Amino acid sequence: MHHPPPDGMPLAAVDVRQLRKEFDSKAAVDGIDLTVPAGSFYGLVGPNGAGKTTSLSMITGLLRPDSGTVTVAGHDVWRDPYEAKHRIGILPDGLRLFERLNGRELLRYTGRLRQLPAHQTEERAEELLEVLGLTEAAGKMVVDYSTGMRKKIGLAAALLHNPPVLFLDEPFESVDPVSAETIREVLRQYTGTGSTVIFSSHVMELVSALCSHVAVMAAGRVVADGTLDEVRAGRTLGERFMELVGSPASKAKGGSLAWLGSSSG
Ligand SMILES: Nc1ncnc2c1ncn2[C@@H]1O[C@H](COP(=O)(O)OP(=O)(O)OP(=O)(O)O)[C@@H](O)[C@H]1O
Repeated sequence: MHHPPPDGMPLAAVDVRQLRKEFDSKAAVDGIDLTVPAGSFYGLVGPNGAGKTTSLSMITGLLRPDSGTVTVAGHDVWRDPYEAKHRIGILPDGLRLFERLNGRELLRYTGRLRQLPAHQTEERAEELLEVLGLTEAAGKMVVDYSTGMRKKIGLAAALLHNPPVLFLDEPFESVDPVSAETIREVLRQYTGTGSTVIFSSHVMELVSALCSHVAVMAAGRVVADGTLDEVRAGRTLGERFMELVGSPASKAKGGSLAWLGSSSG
């Protein structure tokens, strides 16, 4: 599942050292280190509030870290943002799109931002729309898209300039099973040529099925990382996840919420 990087690409697609961010004097990301090998399909998992989105925002140059360094394809994201961002595609969580453009116009606009030749944008946009099942909706304004369609047009925009590294925050959320399989297929093809995908998810089965590497975050720290098999340590990823971050169900058994469900009185 792990493919070698293309020529000229450093072995680490993403290298994160001692990355840290505080909000209101509390560490949301508490000095994390991550090495994402080029060509890997890398899953970032962790409970709500673990710091995944904050980390991805800093890694992709959207949120300034308090300290630490990030390099993408050998370029420092904060010192050399132009070179680094050129090599990054992003599908952020809660994606904000230009609502009054239609799907096709959004891709044209993205192509111009990415400085692609117009004919290349046209060709790639039509292919992406087709593969993602959006051709029919291409003339419809994005404001009228469903949540799943927004994810898909966001993915098309992120892939348009064929970046070596793609970041996806919850790419499968609200996506129907058929579209999810399509997205998986597109991403497999993409990593199959040595490109790298880093994505966050809450769905352990999905991460297990797709990822070559995984990092588990909890309370702003990386509590386990490595190949899927190293992190699983002989169990399912779901079992290992519960072990690493603690199951809230066991807390509920302790007596709190005792009133819940006893509606007979
Ligand atoms: N802009 C902000 N201002 C203040 N606190 C923030 C801000 N963004 C994130 N936080 C806090 O940082 C911590 C990490 O949040 P983050 O969104 O990175 O977690 P997450 O792992 O992505 O969670 P989820 O799985 O729920 O999306 C949380 O405690 C959150 O409340």
